[in-house]
Order: sequence, then C-alpha cells, then structure tokens
Amino acid sequence: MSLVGSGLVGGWRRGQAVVDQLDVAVEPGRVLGVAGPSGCGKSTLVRVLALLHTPWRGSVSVDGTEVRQMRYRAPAALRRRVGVVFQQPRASADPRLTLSDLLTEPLRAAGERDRAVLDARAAELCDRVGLTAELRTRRPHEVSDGQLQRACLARALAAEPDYLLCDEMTAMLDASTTAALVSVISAEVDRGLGVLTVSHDEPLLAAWADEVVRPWSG
Ligand SMILES: Nc1ncnc2c1ncn2[C@@H]1O[C@H](COP(=O)(O)OP(=O)(O)OP(=O)(O)O)[C@@H](O)[C@H]1O
Repeated sequence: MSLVGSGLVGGWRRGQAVVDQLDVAVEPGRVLGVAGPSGCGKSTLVRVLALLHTPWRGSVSVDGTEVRQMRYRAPAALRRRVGVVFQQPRASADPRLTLSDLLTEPLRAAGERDRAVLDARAAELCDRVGLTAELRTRRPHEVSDGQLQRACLARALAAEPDYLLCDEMTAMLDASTTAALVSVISAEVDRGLGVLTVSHDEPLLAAWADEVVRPWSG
C-alpha cells in the first residue's frame, strides 16, 4: 500500500525535463520530506503525484493501481485518495465561495447535495483544523492567509484521502500557524495518512519528516 512514482520523467517544455528518472514512495502513516533548490522541479513532482500533470515517462500508482490517464481523465475514485495543499492559498481558493463551501467542494464534486450533510461536515472539518464557527461564512478576502490555508487543508482532507501532498504549505505562514497545521496533519498521520511534504524549511523537515530525500542533489 503506497502512492508510488516510478521512473518519472516530465516537465513543461519539450526536451527540458525537470523531473528526471525519479522514484518516490509515499507510505501510510509516514511523512516523506522532499528538499531541493528553487526551481528544480519539486512542485512539478507534486503535480504528477497528485495526478494533475501527465509525466512523459514512468508511472504513478495508488495502492498498486497504475493511473493510466491523468488530470480530469484520472478516475475520480483514485483522485479522491490523494489530497493536495498548495503554497499560495489565495491562488487555489475560489474567491466567490464562503470557507464552508470551499472546504466542502470535494464532497459536492462527488455528488453530495444535502445542505444539512454539507454543513455538518463543514463544521466537523473546521473543528479539525482549528477554524472557529464565525469564519465559516466568510469569503477568502475576509480571512487571513493562515485561516485560508487552514481551510485549504480542510478541503484537502474533506474526502478523507489516504495520501496528502503538501507543496510548501507553510512557506508564507508564521511559526504558530505552521505548528498548528503540522499538528493537525500529524494526528491524521497517526491514523494512517501518508504525507509527502515539499519544503525549503530544513528545521521543519528535520523535525517533522520521517525521512528527507533530495532527488535533485548530485
Ligand atoms: N505551469 C508551468 N508552465 C511552464 N513552466 C513551468 C510551469 N510550472 C513550472 N514550470 C517550470 O518548471 C521548472 C520547475 O518548476 P517547479 O515549480 O516544479 O520548481 P520548484 O522546485 O517547486 O520551485 P520552487 O522551490 O521555487 O517553488 C521551472 O523552471 C519552472 O519555471
């Protein structure tokens, strides 16, 4: 059981691979740290593992099932098993949605329409990530970056994924919000969530990750 990328090669411009023959395995109940210099391809690797970007070569498999088509063609059941939190919450949050609607987006995408069910789930997710009730009806421009990132984490956890990919999730947050988000995720890891976290923050990786890999060094 794991989210595995094997022999991954990919990038954005023909002939310029930024992910070049990488093997990576995200295992249940463990935190894998990925470090590397700016621009080397860490976010690209995350996008491939999140089934959002098609690699040129190699494969991604989720618990032994190889994902043959990526992006909107990837099977929804597999996509739901991999959550992602991006660096910039404002770039990944629809400004028209309330936080409650934002974090239940994956449930609505999966067909849930019952308002009472969605509201109850939003309340439960907000509690889990430390968002107070009055924030649920606010829109992204009415909350802080830290509060919005908490909502984005809640959205990533909404479909109860087996794997969570964090792409510089805490880069723009203060130390206390970083600690709070890491603590929320650590509780999920204790319940079996497998995490891959990309970060420039070496002390954070040293403290949080079970193992740190540096695929772009040497
Ligand atoms: N959507 C895109 N279109 C074209 N090129 C891209 C795109 N995203 C990334 N790139 C290019 O791919 C290379 C790797 O970028 P990527 O964002 O994966 O690196 P990174 O290691 O995450 O960087 P950073 O640490 O600065 O966030 C860079 O040269 C970047 O300019």
